Amino acid sequence: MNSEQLNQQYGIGQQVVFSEGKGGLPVIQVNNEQAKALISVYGGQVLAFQPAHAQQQLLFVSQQAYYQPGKAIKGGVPICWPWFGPDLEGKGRPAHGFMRNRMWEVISTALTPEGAVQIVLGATDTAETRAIWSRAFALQLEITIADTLNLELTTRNTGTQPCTITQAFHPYFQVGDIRQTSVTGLENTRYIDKVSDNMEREQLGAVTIDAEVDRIYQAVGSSDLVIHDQAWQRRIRITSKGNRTAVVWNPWAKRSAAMSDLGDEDYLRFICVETTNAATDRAHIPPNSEVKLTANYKIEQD
Ligand SMILES: O=P(O)(O)OC[C@H]1O[C@@H](O)[C@H](O)[C@@H](O)[C@@H]1O
Repeated sequence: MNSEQLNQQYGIGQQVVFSEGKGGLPVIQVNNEQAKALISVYGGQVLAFQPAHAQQQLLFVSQQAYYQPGKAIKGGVPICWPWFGPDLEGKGRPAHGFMRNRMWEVISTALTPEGAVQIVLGATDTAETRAIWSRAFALQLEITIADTLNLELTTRNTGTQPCTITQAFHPYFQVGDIRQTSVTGLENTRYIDKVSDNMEREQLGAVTIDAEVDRIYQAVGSSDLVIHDQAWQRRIRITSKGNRTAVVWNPWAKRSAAMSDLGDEDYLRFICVETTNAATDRAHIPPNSEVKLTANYKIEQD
């Protein structure tokens, strides 16, 4: 369906409008009293979210991002699925799975009685996906745009064999200055340090960033993770369900400069704090069963 047909079938007045975005890829613009958002149907990726009370956008998107079939859009909230990180089977498949690199289907759009906008995108296995990953699945992403941004990713195993996945919401949170940013809620948890040969370490105090950081925090408890963005005098509160791990990533200067879809100075302007099933935190799904991964993002202005 092109964006005009999508709009006819799923548009809701001025509040939910489908149009052609960059690279001709369909996007959904949400605009109501509670918030504004932009969602790419390609990748099932929220690209922008700003509640009415907030002075700044929640998410970072690179000016140099690709908007091309087969490539991931650098920024917003990419969906890593059905694996997180590199292809562990060494088959040359894309890092972070194949769902951030393809078109999703629009399943439904609705206004809730509380005035929120709810959009459901989905995907099922095809000959093309089975050539990459042999499993039968039905995937649904429910995006709720209100005063907060809520994401719920449901994976249903529609095959006859059990299957195992790793997955993530990989948000690029915009910050005023990474050098004045810290993350709390991970104190005293152990993490795999991907920039130090996967050594295991313990987090002492808040996470601060003054070099490349790439860590998988394990046995993450039920407490919220909070990004303290001092430069913009705000906090981003992350509440999640369905995960036992969380990833903190910032590429810092050298890696930022080496990435063709990221500006040299961009590492100063974002932090990824990811809700994950990563490393040994895997989701096992029996046939005809499902698992859910949920994250809620709230901006608290000082
Ligand atoms: O594929 P993207 O969006 O550039 O993100 C890459 C990064 O994603 C993070 O989730 C990983 O922990 C990093 O190891 C990786 O480098």
